Amino acid sequence: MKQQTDFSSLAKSSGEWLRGTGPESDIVISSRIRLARNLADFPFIRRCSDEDRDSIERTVRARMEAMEDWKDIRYIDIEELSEVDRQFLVERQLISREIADADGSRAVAVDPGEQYSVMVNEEDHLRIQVMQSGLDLQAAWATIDSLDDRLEGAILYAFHEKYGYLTACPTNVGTGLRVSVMLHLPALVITRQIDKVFRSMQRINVTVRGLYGEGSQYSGDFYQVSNQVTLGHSEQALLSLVGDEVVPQIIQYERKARAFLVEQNQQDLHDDVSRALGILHTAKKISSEETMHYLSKVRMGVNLGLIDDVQVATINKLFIHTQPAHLQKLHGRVLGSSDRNVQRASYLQRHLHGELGDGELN
Ligand SMILES: Nc1ncnc2c1ncn2[C@@H]1O[C@H](COP(=O)(O)OP(=O)(O)OP(=O)(O)O)[C@@H](O)[C@H]1O
Repeated sequence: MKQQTDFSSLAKSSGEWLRGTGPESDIVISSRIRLARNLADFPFIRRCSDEDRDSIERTVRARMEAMEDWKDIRYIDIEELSEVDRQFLVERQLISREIADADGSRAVAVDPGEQYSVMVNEEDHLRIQVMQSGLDLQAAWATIDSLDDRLEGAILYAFHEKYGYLTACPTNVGTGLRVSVMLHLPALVITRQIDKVFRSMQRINVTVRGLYGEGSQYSGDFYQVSNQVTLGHSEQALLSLVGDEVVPQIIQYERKARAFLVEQNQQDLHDDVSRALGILHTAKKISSEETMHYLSKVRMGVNLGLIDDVQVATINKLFIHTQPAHLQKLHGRVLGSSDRNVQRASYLQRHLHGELGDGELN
């Protein structure tokens, strides 16, 4: 069995994307930009031999480590990690499910604030991502653009004069850019308007995905919206499509739905969020799905001023620390599902108790 890796400095925090600050942070959890890049001297991943993958990984690592400002970056060999550790990095959105489950040489470089990570040997040789709390795509763009320039100074990218950056999947050719914004939309779910809103998105080339990206379930009322294609569009056009057109409109719909719920049903709503907090505060066993469901209600209750004394940052932290791998890392040992449900309930109680004291639901 593989040894557990020491991620204690990460396990105690929530990372940049769950900081709970930044513009529109009552609805927008985080902004993310990712760039797909490939090394000019190697075939795309699907055509790579094991030796090619090893060689890409070694080359990238050596070039990164030689970079001036790379000192604080943690370079993690994913192949060496236990299953719990890989799942832990997936839960923190630092690596994808695909790279966690893949075979062969693969790695991720992460900065201490977890604002950016660079996956090596995912679908493309490099997947660079930057996260920013709240709706702030321009800040995320400034960071990733500078990081990309620095990497391009050290690594020869596959680039075509006419088509732009060459990528494994044709939908990424051009800028290699995906702009995605993670939204918390409980009121649109409660008022059953969410499907209608998202159907209208499909007509304008915007994709809607669940909390863990492509193929993942919608969970805890979290949805991420992102651009579907990039070829033929500039970086600024894509940032503007998602950040200036689509997301502000969804925010407006969610705000209207929240206002409607408060106006029409204040008592029912107050009852619903207070019960959710009550369950989280007192349950003796609880699954992660139930936890997400109730935390989502509490998060909305806090943002609507129906619950005092709980900080959004605490709720964000609970969202991530109650995920299966986080619970196991915080515990320092592997736990089965039933044990996790007990430990999760106890973790929630300790942390909400710290915030609330006894019986301070208002
Ligand atoms: N704004 C965001 N904040 C936090 N995490 C995000 C955000 N947007 C996307 N993610 C996470 O990043 C991971 C990767 O996202 P996703 O699978 O949608 O696509 P991708 O890796 O960018 O691209 P592709 O589908 O082209 O391979 C997922 O776990 C997803 O939840």
